[in-house]
Amino acid sequence: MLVASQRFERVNWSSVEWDIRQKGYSIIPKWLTKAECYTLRDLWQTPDCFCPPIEMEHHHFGYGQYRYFHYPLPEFLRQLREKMYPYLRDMAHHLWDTPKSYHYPETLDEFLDICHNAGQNQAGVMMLHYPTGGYNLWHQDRHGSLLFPLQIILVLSESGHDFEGGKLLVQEEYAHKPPERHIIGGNIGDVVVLCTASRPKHGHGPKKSEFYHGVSKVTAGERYSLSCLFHDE
Ligand SMILES: O=C(O)CCC(=O)C(=O)O
Ligand SMILES: [Fe+2]
Repeated sequence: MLVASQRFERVNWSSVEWDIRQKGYSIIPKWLTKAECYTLRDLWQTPDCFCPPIEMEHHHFGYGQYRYFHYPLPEFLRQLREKMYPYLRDMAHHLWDTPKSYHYPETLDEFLDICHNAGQNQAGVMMLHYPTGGYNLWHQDRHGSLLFPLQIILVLSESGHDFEGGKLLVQEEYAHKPPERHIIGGNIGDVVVLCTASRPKHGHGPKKSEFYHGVSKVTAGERYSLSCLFHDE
């Protein structure tokens, strides 16, 4: 499995940026083939790739299991993360209107070096498995002080075939307003790009909202997903 550059060139990045500006997330539909998703999903059976599993229930995060990959990442994921980064970096600078002096470095490796020097050494890439009844409570994937403001989620199971329910959800919180919730959903092969912790707001009112995501209960079957952060934790 290779992550050819054409795959990135085919994406309409300005429309992804537009979506994120409008609602905090964007879906790149069917970016991976089903076969690729099942190949990635099967990594779950290779415990050597992962750090010890985390039972979400034990931490009151939901119900299901997630496993951080350790370095070196499987080659496909290494390339995916490295090649996706420059697109998201440009987008982050536009969306958050970042002055040049605060720009993220040009390459992912440079940014990860900064994370590692700050003691954030855990690869920010994990796989999640929700059995029937599994769910993921509202959260933000920020555990250290350094964070990259956009993350991606790859849906690796087919809705309506492998599982029912299990919808990716987002919630935004503004000062003095009730939270707003949206159902993203997402199906096998889709890549969801979303704000990691805050969504930039333009125009009048607050300049940003707090942004959370979660997954509704899997009502039948099982669902796998892959979470790719661009900071290490
Ligand atoms: O399973 C999902 O779709 C979302 C999992 C998650 O929380 C993440 O990818 O950060
Ligand atoms: Fe998450």
